[in-house]
Amino acid sequence: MSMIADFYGGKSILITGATGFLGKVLMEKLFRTSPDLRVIYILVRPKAGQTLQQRVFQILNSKLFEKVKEVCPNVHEKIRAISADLNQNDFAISKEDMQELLSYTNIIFHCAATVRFDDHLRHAVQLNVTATQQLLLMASQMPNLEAFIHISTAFSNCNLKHIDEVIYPCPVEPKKIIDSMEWLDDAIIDEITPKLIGDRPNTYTYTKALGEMVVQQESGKLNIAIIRPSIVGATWQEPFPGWVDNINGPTGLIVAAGKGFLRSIRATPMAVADLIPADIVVNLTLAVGWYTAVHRPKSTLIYHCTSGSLNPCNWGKMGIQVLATFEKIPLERAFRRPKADFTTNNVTTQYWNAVSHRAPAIIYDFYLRLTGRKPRMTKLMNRLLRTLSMLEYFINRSWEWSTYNTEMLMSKLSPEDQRVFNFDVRQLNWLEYIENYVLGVKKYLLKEDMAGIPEAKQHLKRLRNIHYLFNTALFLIAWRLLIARSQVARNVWFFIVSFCYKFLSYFRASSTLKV
Ligand SMILES: CCCCCCCCCCCCCCCCCCCCCCCC(=O)SCCNC(=O)CCNC(=O)[C@H](O)C(C)(C)COP(=O)(O)OP(=O)(O)OC[C@H]1O[C@@H](n2cnc3c(N)ncnc32)[C@H](O)[C@@H]1OP(=O)(O)O
Ligand SMILES: NC(=O)C1=CN([C@@H]2O[C@H](COP(=O)(O)OP(=O)(O)OC[C@H]3O[C@@H](n4cnc5c(N)ncnc54)[C@H](OP(=O)(O)O)[C@@H]3O)[C@@H](O)[C@H]2O)C=CC1
Repeated sequence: MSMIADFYGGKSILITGATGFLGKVLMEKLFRTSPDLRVIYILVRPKAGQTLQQRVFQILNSKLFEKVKEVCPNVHEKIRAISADLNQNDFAISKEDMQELLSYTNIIFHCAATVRFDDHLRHAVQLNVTATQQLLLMASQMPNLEAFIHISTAFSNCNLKHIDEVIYPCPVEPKKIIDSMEWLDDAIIDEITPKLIGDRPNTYTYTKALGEMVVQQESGKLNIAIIRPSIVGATWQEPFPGWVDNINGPTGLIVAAGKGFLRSIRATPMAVADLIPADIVVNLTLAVGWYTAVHRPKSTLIYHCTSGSLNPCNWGKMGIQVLATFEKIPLERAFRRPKADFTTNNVTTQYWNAVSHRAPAIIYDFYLRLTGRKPRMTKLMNRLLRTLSMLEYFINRSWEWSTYNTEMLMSKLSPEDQRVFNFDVRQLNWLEYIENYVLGVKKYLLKEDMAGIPEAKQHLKRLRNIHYLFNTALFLIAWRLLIARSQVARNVWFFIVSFCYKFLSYFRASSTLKV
């Protein structure tokens, strides 16, 4: 019997960010392993013209929840969507809903965040810092609360090279930042943002660090733990391999490489690719929830959920395996053949951006205009280049995260819990994982049918022929222009032609003699 699964039985659990990538995997696992839990409250906002109910319905009817429906047929009754916007005061939760949450909640998993790297500081502070503070305030009024689990990121201290499982202070107190966001106007915030974030690359990592400080400062008598995952990728094993449904992190670049948009990337092949599968993060999160509630550690423990120190993979190995998988299982309707390379300095990056990214986009848009269609490739390419520039920081450096608490927790688990809530990244085979990741991108994110693979391969052959034809034409045009303008080129051309003529004559003469 799993002690962790047993622990969540009969519990009322509050999840923020349950409609996000990690939140969905967390909910799925909870329902599947503890179908007798009392209720999962999720704070949801209406979005993209969908009501709360429609959003929940869509999640529960997705492929991810297929197994849940077998073990927990009444899952619809056990999920309670509460209308909430974390950007609003008291999260804009109704009085009745708030009363219910305060009275019944036993465990909180706080996953909601803005994960955009380029978010305006005011918005990032509101969601990643102020909302965390408000949630802690709510938590302190919950008489039955047993644990509060805060999801942070391993990159909240990415300005350091070696990161321990401790909270590092930021130069300016979170409270001062929160206050100043209330009265400073956008222009001034824009001006001071670089100074505030200092040697961090973006507002995301900075506000996640502030969020951790808030958790530490406002923890009061609460049982709190912080989990710091590195780069969360598709699922490894559960509920099935390769599940992913958004384009954050490496996923967007995998799509871009498979569709042939991404041809070169400024990355350090030997730098550690600290990816961590979503199901490992979720298993650790549930184990931490159990441990924090049952064992009540004296201080707030921080758990690093990273792979680099236990089972390292690097970007070079990952890139090669991504491309190898696309050879076997290509994506449909690719723009160009999947063929990408790493660049290591600014000059080569600029060169390949011009030649392999911008030029083909301009040519294709020209073709679209000629055929009476709306050009779109240049815009798409600019977006890709912007994304690349934002991710570059993370693919050209390596970090060391200590994993003392995570390993300690693993040793406290029974063999059954180590199996059911496996977060031992040492067992992961990277090549197999990356292949399943790419396959998952094709199936679950892009919703492409596997039956379309032969046609996708045919399409790539056509693209190869167009490529050869284009290069030959380009060469001939360039050569023709050169001959017209340069005496040296004409002499070289004359020399090559006469050499070929002599060689052919000699070959013909010698074969005539033999006869
Ligand atoms: C030798 C061989 C070499 C071969 C190499 C080639 C192989 C290639 C594979 C290798 C992969 C290497 C990958 C490295 C990746 C490293 C990632 C490192 C990340 C470290 C993260 C730290 C961990 C965290 O804690 S954060 C969580 C991760 N967060 C993110 O990833 C957010 C990043 N994104 C952003 O900040 C923004 O989206 C941005 C700035 C990149 C782009 O903003 P922009 O305004 O330009 O676009 P958007 O408006 O945001 O969106 C455009 C478009 O896309 C839709 N969309 C956006 N997000 C999603 C989503 N999550 N899911 C689905 N769709 C999304 C959006 O709706 C827009 O669509 P429209 O139709 O245009 O409206
Ligand atoms: N993905 C990754 O690589 C990593 C993620 N993390 C952390 O994990 C957590 C989850 O990330 P992930 O699932 O990837 O992120 P997603 O962007 O997929 O999900 C974010 C969630 O937050 C919710 N949210 C955002 N704004 C609001 C709001 N104003 N009111 C209510 N809900 C809101 C979103 O709701 P909605 O659907 O309505 O937008 C969504 O459910 C975050 O704390 C992140 O920092 C840490 C390391 C790496």
